[in-house]
Amino acid sequence: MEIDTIAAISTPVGEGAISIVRLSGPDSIQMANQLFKGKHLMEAKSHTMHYGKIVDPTSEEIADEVIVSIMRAPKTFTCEDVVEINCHGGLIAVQRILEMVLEQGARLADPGEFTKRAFLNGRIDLSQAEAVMDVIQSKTNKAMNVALNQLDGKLSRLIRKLRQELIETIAHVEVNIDYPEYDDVEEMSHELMQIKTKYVEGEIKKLLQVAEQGKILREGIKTAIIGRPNVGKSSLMNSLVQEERAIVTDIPGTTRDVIEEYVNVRGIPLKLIDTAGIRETKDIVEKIGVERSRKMLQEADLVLFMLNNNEMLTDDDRMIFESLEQLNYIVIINKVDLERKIEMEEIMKLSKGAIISTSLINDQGSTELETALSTMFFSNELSSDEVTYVSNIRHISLLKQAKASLDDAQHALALNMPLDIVQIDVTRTWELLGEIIGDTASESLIDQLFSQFCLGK
Ligand SMILES: Nc1nc2c(c(=O)[nH]1)N(C=O)[C@@H](CNc1ccc(C(=O)N[C@@H](CCC(=O)O)C(=O)O)cc1)CN2
Ligand SMILES: Nc1nc2c(ncn2[C@@H]2O[C@H](COP(=O)(O)OP(=O)(O)OP(=O)(O)O)[C@@H](O)[C@H]2O)c(=O)[nH]1
Ligand SMILES: [K+]
Ligand SMILES: [Mg+2]
Repeated sequence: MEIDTIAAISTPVGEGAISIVRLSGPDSIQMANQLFKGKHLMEAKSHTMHYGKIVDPTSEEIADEVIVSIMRAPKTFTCEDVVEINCHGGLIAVQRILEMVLEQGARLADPGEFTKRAFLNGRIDLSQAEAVMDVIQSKTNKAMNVALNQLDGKLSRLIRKLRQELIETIAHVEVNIDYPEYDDVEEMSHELMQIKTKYVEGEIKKLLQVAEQGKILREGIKTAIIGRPNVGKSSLMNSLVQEERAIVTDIPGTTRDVIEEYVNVRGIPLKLIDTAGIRETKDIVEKIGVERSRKMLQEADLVLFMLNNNEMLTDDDRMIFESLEQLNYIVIINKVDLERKIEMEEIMKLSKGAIISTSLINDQGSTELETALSTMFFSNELSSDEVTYVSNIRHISLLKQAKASLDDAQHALALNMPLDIVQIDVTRTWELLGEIIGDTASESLIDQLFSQFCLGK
């Protein structure tokens, strides 16, 4: 297959100091050389940078003053010849240079195509390629660490090890089938399969257990702010996101619909959800809002249940306490600047969660709330250095399937089924694990995965 030369703008579109047009493929150096006034690039050593100008070869007009990086195959991002033209930031220069490169015969890269080439040329496997995207999309330091670990091949190494364990048992069974006269091999195979499938299943279970944590790192902890109308839920939302995101008025029932916003509280990613105040109402629109609030309450990873210090507890409040029974929650007593009317003793009895006092109009209590949040999150936290996290939905789904097929294998072993039958499940597990790192992934899957990348990556 003929490999062509691709090009794209690899920096975000907009005003900035520098923008980069990246080329990869066998003709990239020659194409850049056609446009470059400066040192002759064909002779340039690998991994060198050159100052000069990009000049339109027909009009001889100067497009920009640039620095060009030359990186020769195979030790490059794509394992192909790579050229990076560092031009001035802004829209015009970089667009014009890209057009000139395309006129030289380069093809505009598909989204993710540079990374895809790194994968197809064997520099990284599929889970590492996916990690490249995770690095770009990481919103917190923690998520970034997880992605960097995966980029470094941590998950891949573990998956390879597990596949190796499985292949050993498969090999044993093969010997068995080919040389049925060796009875002892048969016995060994049976025992070995039991041991190995159990071991691999245990490892997969561990990965799945921490996967939930990984999902939280990526998507944020779904945190619903719940409470009766007018207690100050939207005020809390605005205080945490530090902008006037939700409408705040002194009219009960102001928030009618669910409002979502991402925030980062001391490194913990929260997906904050402001909801309509929960109360019995005849207003049709508000009623729908209240129903949504109840739904959000059930779906949340964490509930911030807000009460008004200046009012006595109501049956609505007590009902909310009941529905919190199975959930993680923090109780927030707001408006402590006003006279205390709420029954604190009763709250202490009702609440299993932390209780925080705030006065949002005076900016009071947010530090305590942040502390409570981080205590909660880090108390059952696993450090990303020791544990291999899986945060990718595709990987989680494959791990679950792999676990199910190991269950089948063990079931068959328990029933003393013939080993060549058990082997079908073991082989299937081996294939499923292979899909994570791309060893047994189909071409259409690979195309689909890379197409989710951003342009120029
Ligand atoms: N200018 C620039 N900066 C960049 C990138 C880039 O492509 N260009 N990257 C794009 O994501 C990231 C760096 N990632 C990279 C990963 C691998 C290789 C690479 O050349 N690997 C070779 C050689 C390694 C070596 O010299 O030891 C290899 O693994 O064989 C380059 C960049 C972030 N910064
Ligand atoms: N005194 C006092 N007033 C507050 C405090 N926090 C919020 N308020 C006021 O309480 C009123 C209601 O605040 P919101 O944030 O709209 O309350 P909400 O719970 O979102 O109300 P709904 O969306 O209607 O359910 C507004 O007038 C706020 O300014 C506080 O700590 N002390
Ligand atoms: K209100
Ligand atoms: Mg509101």
